[in-house]
Amino acid sequence: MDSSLTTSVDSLPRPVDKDYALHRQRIFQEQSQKLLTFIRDTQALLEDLRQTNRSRFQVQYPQSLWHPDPAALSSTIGGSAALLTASASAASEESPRWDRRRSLLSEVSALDSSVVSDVGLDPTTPQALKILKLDLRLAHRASAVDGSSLVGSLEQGSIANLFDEQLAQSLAHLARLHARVADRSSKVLVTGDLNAGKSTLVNALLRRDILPWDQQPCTMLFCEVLDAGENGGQEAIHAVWDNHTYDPRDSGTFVLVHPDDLDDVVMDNPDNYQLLKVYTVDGRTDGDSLLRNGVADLALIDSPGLNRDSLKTTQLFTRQEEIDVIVFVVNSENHFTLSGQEFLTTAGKEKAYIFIVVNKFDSIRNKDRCRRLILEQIKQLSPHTYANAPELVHFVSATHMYAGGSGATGADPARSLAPEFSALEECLRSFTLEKRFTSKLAPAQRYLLNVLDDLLVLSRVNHTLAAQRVESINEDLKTAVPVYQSLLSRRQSASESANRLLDAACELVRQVTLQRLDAQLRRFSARAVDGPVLAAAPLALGPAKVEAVTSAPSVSSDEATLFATPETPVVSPTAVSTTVAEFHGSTESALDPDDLVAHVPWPGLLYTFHYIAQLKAFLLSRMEQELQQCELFTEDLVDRVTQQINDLMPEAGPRKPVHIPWDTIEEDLAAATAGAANGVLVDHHHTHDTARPIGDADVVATLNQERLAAEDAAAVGLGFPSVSLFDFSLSLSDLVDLRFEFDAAHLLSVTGASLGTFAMVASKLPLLGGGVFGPLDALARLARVGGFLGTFTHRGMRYLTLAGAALAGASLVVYLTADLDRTIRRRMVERLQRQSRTLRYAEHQSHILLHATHRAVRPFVWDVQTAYQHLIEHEERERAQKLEKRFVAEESRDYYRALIKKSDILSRLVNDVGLESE
Ligand SMILES: Nc1nc2c(ncn2[C@@H]2O[C@H](COP(=O)(O)OP(=O)(O)OP(=O)(O)O)[C@@H](O)[C@H]2O)c(=O)[nH]1
Repeated sequence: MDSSLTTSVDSLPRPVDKDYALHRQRIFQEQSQKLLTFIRDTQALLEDLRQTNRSRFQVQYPQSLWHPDPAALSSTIGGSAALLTASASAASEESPRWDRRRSLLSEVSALDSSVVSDVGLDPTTPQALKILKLDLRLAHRASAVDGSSLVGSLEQGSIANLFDEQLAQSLAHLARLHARVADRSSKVLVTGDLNAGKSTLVNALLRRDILPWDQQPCTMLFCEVLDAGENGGQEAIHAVWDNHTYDPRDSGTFVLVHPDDLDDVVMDNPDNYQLLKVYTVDGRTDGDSLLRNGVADLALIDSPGLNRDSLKTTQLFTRQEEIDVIVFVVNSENHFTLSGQEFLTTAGKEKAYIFIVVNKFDSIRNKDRCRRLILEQIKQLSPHTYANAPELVHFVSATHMYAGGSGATGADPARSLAPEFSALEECLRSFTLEKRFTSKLAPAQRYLLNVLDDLLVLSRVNHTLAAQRVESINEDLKTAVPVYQSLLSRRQSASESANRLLDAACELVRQVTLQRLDAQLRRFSARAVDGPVLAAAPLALGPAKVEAVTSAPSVSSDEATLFATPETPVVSPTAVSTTVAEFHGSTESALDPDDLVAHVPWPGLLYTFHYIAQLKAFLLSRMEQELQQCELFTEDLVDRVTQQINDLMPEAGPRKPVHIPWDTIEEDLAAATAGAANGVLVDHHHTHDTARPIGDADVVATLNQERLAAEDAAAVGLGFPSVSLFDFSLSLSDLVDLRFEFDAAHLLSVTGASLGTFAMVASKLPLLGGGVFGPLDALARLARVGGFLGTFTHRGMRYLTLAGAALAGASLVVYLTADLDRTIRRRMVERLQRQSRTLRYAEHQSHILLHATHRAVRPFVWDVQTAYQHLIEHEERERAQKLEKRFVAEESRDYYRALIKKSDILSRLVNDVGLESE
């Protein structure tokens, strides 16, 4: 117990002086007001903690609080044991309580440094919570395990709930204390062993033989004796079932007992009453009365003797806040019974003051020995009471309160009290008058200090844990930052690499397609004139071109290897010729695939137009095959590029299937570009597939319209001409114009200058034997020849002319027959090249393959970016959660830091109330 609550022996007994009592009463009022304020402040702290525990952060309740092992405490708190030990030893001359309190204060003042370890609990005085400890019976009523292990096994939520319960109980208790401190009356509970003489003692103190007494145990219920003034001045006996609802002005809350029936009710308690209220008038005047002395009211409560049955009930009764003083009556003949010992041990923790009255001392022969033995027992049971034995321990005889006399049945002013009894009365008066405020306020003060100490311990532990949490989260965040940064940079480099691979692949496909198609056209030119060329050079998309693409600064060495591998599909002449051979249904593979002469033999003059059609089909098929090679190249490249990009994924995994949208790419492109060209619609129904139609007649029929559309589209970058759009068939006039333009000199040298006119005429003649002229065309030409001949009037001249014409015609036929196939080939190839340029065929095909490549590869780039994005978002979520947790931990830390300060300040103020000060 706090030394501030002890009473010096010299100060008691003090003569009762009315003025002095009034003076003390005023002090009492002041102290009461202070305590009432502090009770409310403490209630506010607990309410706030309760709300915090419910809605902000749950209180942490480490095992060390339940099982105060010094090692566990110091390890839990991580405190500086040396600092605290020094602080404790410096204060060792003071009372243990002050020792600890000073240590706490020094720690709290060190709080400003924010060093958690400096506010650790004192390991030399391990503390368990006194008031705010968890009531584990609520959590595990039937458990046989000890508290610490049970606390360890509880969920945090359960602990928080139990703590909430405990706070609720404490708040309720504080509310009762508040009411109690505000109340002016004091209650004295007289308890003790069976038949110890409790009832006899109460009667002696009242100087009236009110309560029944007997040689055998007779008191079966609590009997509270109050001044009749509390009942409107009327003496009466109220039997009460429930003390909480009892109201002396409400007859419904009690049963009136006739004085003649008092003995029966007290001894048998047939109706199981909780309490008897006995309103009586003290046998003495107000000034001497214990019940009513003009300053404070007092009630004496006689209780059933302690035994196994009544012990719990009495302990419960003792805990009532209204009980200010306990008078424990011991039968000097029996000393302390087990029940008595247990009661004293328990009650000593609850109440500030316990009087011990050793009764029936008259019947003891060796009084000194008895006194010594009983004091020894008291020393063990209640050290505080022993320390204040002169005022708190009294050896008396209730039946011999008067000096030299025997039992008392009433006041007898003429007789003087026995010294022992007089001392007992004086001490009791001092308690109820002199020390009334301490007897009344001390329990409140004691409880407040205990609660505030618990708050200090709890808030310090929680502050430390929260600070440790903040530290640990900070550490986590520190290590998370590099991971996050590295993810960001990995994402960037992977994304860049993937995009570079995509771009490089697209560019390569574009260039390869352009070059192959152009090269094909150029080869046609050469073959059209020169005939077969053995060992034709492969298309120039080999290493030189690949190197040009991959040596761009943006392509990494890894990517370069992609394109520089030997598998780069450089299409070999053999492969091409095989394809051409398949086209002709021949197994011959030694031919130059572009040898027009070999693959499309000249069938003779009469089959000129058949030849043209065959040639056209062959040229188109070769272009088609070349395009197929480009597609094969694209597929192979896409396969390897997507594999490379898949390898850039943050976590290795199988590559998903590759899809090149051959079937829809043209339509998609047309739709996309048409949309991009503000609704310019190009009606292309042609479907691009790997087996394209060759020289389709239907398509040719719509040639002009489509070509116009294609050219228009090409002009705005929208057209996607296919091979089928080419129309480069030759007409007769084309052939003649061709001969005239290019071979006029040669023709003249054959027919002679005199036949120049015939040459001119012949140049206008229709060709014979073809059967392929349009009839109208032939007629028109014959008519023109007839008209021309009609201009010669001289007969001889006519013959000459006719002979010359015949000769010239024969020469012309020979000439034409000799070179016509070559001319047609050249002309066809030129037409093909011109149309290809007009339609920008190669550009558009390369454009299509580029887009197909892009569409096929792009999802893999996205996958890489998305995979990294997911990782980054996961990391960001984790970081956000940690930041949130840190925020809560910081809030918690700051909250408990503030609570430590508030609790400590309040605790000091409560402690400084100075109940013993004058
Ligand atoms: N010799 C002697 N006898 C006493 C003294 N005080 C009480 N007695 C007797 O002890 C017996 C019991 O007294 P009670 O007052 O009934 O004792 P109690 O403690 O109230 O009994 P319960 O409440 O029934 O446990 C009675 O016969 C009393 O006369 C005393 O001081 N000296």
